[in-house]
Amino acid sequence: MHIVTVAEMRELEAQAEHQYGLTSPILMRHAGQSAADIFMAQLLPHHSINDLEVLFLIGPGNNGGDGMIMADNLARAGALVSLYTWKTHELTIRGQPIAEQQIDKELTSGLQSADYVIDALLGTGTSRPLNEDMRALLARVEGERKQRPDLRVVAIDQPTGVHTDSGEVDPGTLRADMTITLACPKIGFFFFPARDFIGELHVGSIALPPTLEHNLSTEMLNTGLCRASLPKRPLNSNKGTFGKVMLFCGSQPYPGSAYLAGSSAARAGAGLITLAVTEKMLPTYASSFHEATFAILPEEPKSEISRGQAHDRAQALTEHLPGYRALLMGPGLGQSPETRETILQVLEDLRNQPPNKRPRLIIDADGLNNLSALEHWWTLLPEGTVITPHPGEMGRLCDSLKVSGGSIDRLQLAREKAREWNVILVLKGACTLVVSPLGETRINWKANPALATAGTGDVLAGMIAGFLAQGLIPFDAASLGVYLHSCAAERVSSELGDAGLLASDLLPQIPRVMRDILHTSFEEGSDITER
Ligand SMILES: NC(=O)C1=CN([C@@H]2O[C@H](COP(=O)(O)OP(=O)(O)OC[C@H]3O[C@@H](n4cnc5c(N)ncnc54)[C@H](OP(=O)(O)O)[C@@H]3O)[C@@H](O)[C@H]2O)[C@@H](O)CC1
Ligand SMILES: Nc1ncnc2c1ncn2[C@@H]1O[C@H](COP(=O)(O)OP(=O)(O)O)[C@@H](O)[C@H]1O
Ligand SMILES: [K+]
Repeated sequence: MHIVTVAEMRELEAQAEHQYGLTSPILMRHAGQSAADIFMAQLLPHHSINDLEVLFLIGPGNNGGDGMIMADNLARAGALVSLYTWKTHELTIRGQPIAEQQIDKELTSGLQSADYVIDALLGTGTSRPLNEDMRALLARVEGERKQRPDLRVVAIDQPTGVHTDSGEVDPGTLRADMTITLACPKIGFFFFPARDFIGELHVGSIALPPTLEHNLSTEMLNTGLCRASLPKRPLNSNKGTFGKVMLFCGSQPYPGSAYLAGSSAARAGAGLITLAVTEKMLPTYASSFHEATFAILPEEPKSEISRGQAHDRAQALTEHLPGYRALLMGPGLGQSPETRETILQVLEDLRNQPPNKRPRLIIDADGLNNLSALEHWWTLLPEGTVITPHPGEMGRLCDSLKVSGGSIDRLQLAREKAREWNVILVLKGACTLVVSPLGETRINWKANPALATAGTGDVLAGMIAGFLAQGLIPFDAASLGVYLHSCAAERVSSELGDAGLLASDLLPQIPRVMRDILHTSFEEGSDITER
């Protein structure tokens, strides 16, 4: 499913008319019908469409037109529909126009008895800050919702006041419980503050032929997309079929990282996990991670950095690499000069191997922190490397730039840097971005504060390594890892709530979400996402 800017949406509409004769009224008829269908399918269990009170706020453009058609469909299905037309200040209740002098009073009582308010005031044609009287109207709805939290607000195409492209919001914007967006999700929804105003996101159809979307390069991560890249599990398989992962992760202060990343690579389906550790660290891992095998590295020197010793460590690691399809470097490694030197040596060894012989590389956490201290660090990476910075690490990689946790500027930065660094860049956070060097972009809708806890990044890095080992191309491995990681978190937080998730809670959920996406029915255009 593609994500669009306003300009791209307008171009799609123009091409629909030009190439297929799908005029605006035809598209709008589909839009209103589809919004009504989704609305009825999503009614709360204690609601029934018969006698449901629905108050529509109708704007002056096509967004209002969508609302009118949706209203007509709901009325025919049995709902008690009221329509308030903002520009002309007209009100009809169940098809009966209300006399001018009664409108204010009737609007108030309509609001008080409504089960749902439908925001069909403004959509992608919003061209300026909201008028004061539109803000006042939305504030009346908000005032009623404060009194009556069970009043639900559904936005058509987008909540009025959201800036469709930037994700900024007007101070008058009404937070939706659900947004039924039309044809494609809009780019601003994936950035803050807008993300907080969308509620559950549903995508309605306006019957655009899919071929019109072939020029779009930004996609939403969803079940359909990820199912297509999920590794196959043939009956006649063995552990070699699913690839070996080597992890150069963990150190004395941070032993958990290697365990979390290694376990998640295995949970993602990799055939064999090997941890490259020193003899001193071996008992720690051997006692907690029974399924892993180990590559023993020479101890880190206590005092001065020695290039020779770093070289020995790197050599001990790379000698083990033949036959491995993925190498994860970084989580928990620390930033000693000797570790940095070892990483550089390993990178040099990898660059010197033919691409089809070397493992796919993913670098996370301290792997990135070590690199960021070096000028032009990206020239040291082999082709096809995946990097997974959080905003702090991204800032360090960009010469101490301050990188936003959630606003739209991070998209532009991610695209610029994925191209400049020639990497598959996973910029983590709420609504994680996955960007290829060519600028192809996939964005995760799912935001979940339960994930904001130590070690969850190690799990993500391990999952991506696990998918690389199973032969996925790096862009797909990164995308699948990001999406399934957030699905696993959703499973945990549906039980525990928004706080208290342990990174290790994600591990047993990984196979379950893979099973779920294989078996859940999914139709393009009807993906339903939470929050
Ligand atoms: N076209 C199609 O084929 C399809 C379109 N679709 C639907 O149409 C929507 C886009 O429709 P749209 O372009 O008519 O824009 P829309 O958001 O309804 O508002 C424009 C009007 O609002 C006004 N206005 C602007 N800013 C304002 C403000 N701050 N405060 C007050 N007024 C303001 C502006 O007035 P003006 O600037 O001219 O004074 C103009 O009258 C889209 O979101 C989707 O729902 C779908 O059905 C699919 C098919
Ligand atoms: N609010 C949030 N919504 C969605 N995902 C989040 C949120 N906060 C953190 N995450 C995810 O949790 C992980 C945290 O990674 P990271 O910061 O590297 O943690 P660590 O290094 O402790 O393992 C990332 O995958 C990130 O996208
Ligand atoms: K709207």
